[in-house]
Amino acid sequence: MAARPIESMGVPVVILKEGSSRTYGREALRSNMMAARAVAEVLRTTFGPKGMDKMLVDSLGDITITNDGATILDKMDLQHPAAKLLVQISKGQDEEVGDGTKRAVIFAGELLKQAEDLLNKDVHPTIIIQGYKKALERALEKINEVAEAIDPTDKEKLKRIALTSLASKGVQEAREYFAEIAVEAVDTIKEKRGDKWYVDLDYVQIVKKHGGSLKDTKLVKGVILDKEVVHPGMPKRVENAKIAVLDTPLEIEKPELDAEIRITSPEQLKLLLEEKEEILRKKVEKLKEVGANVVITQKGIDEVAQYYLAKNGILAVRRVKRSDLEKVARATGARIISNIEDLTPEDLGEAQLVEERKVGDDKMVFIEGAKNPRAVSILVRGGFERIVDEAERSLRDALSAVADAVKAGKIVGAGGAPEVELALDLREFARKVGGKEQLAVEAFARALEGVVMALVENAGLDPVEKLMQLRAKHSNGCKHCGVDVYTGEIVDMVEKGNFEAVAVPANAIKSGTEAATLILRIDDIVVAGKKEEEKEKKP
Ligand SMILES: Nc1ncnc2c1ncn2[C@@H]1O[C@H](COP(=O)(O)OP(=O)(O)O)[C@@H](O)[C@H]1O
Ligand SMILES: [Mg+2]
Repeated sequence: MAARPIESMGVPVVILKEGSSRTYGREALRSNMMAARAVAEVLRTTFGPKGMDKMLVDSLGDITITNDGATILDKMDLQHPAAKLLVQISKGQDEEVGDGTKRAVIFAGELLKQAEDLLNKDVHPTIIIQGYKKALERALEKINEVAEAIDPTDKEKLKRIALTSLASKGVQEAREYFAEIAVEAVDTIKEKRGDKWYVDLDYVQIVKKHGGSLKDTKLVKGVILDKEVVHPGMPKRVENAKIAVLDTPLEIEKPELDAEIRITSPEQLKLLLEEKEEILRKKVEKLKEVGANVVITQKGIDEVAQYYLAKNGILAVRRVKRSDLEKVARATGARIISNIEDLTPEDLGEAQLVEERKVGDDKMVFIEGAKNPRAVSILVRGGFERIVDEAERSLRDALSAVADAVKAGKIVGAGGAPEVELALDLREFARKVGGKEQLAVEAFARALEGVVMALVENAGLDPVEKLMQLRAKHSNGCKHCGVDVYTGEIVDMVEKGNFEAVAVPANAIKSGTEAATLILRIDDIVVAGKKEEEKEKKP
């Protein structure tokens, strides 16, 4: 629609540039709602353990096969502003809880579908927004109430959570094994502060190398550096390693300015070279003196220094990424040193073993059996690159799910259990709300059930029948009853061991509602016209 001039006493006033477009009111709202629902529709068939995967081909022909919600939306490169909004919501969910991205988007889609019906019944968007907000508040209270506490150190329970997260992923043959790795990784890096547990997943490093099979994936209690030992004369394996971690080079830095040194005789050149050698020799001497047998630096090591290090039996790795350097420091208890003269034995890190190993066609340095392994690494292997990529995404979801459970110490059942329980409660709550907002609260309850129906549909079961059965069970007090998508039965999911951290559904419900209300609030879309140069660039 073209920019609509506003008339003032017969004189049209144009406030937008030529080429801009504007859509108002209900038309704008409907356009946004349609786009957002279309996005949710895309993810719907991939939802749950029986969901399908998507194959995405980018403009260069690169293929990604994935079941990960955030990845699908990211690769689809959507155009519509409201669709992009949903993509952002899914990213937010991914960053905050790491799992449940599809659930958040599908729920937003369901809320908008319900809102459409209400709009048709002449309920104003503001009333719908208010109703949804009240429902959300109530739902979040309720979900925390129904959640069961678990012991964050109970590895068996944590493994169940990892398995639930991995249920929908394309790594089924290695599912048990991946679940164990995720639990062990989180268990190793978790920290207790006061009476609360903290997990910082930045300290789980994931290194990918294709080749081998998924079962060759390995957890290392320490760090893996995707680098080689710098000099062939150095040892490839050092036990009881004492590690110096440096962010300074072992080379003579070139002068910053255009300084000039005039050399007039061969003796002078020899002197200069000898001096350089002497400086480097002294640095290596110092490293040796404090007892270092491994050197890891963020910067370079020149040939002379390499030679001296090798001569002293020191294993060295150069040009390590800053983030990896910090992981080495954290895992081995080392202090990062900027000035070798200041180095003391206390600054060195410790590990049982530092070793260069061949992985596929490459060499990597493994730092294992660290003193205080507060950082871990996972080396992901698999037949080919696409499998390794999807394995990484699956592992990240599982790690997040386990971390969420450790942090909050609370779980709910899988298979739609919390959604149905909340819907039941909200219907009762709606009556207290009254007025037209009551309709919105009821709509919220239906939207929650809509998510469950997607899960059931994908399993090839009858959604209406299953929903009726679920409602009946929950009315009779089975708070954690959900659909087992493998058998089609309705069972107590917590009892059966199919559960997830409460943060996953809770946050999905929260971000889904935020997305839907954000879209409902928009009644005007103004799209700026393309700049002249951009227009010309287009063929
Ligand atoms: N064994 C199971 N039976 C039924 N539902 C399950 C089972 N395991 C996981 N789920 C459900 O699958 C859904 C998550 O599916 P998933 O494809 O991972 O989407 P998301 O991106 O939202 O995490 C959740 O609703 C969860 O309860
Ligand atoms: Mg998931």
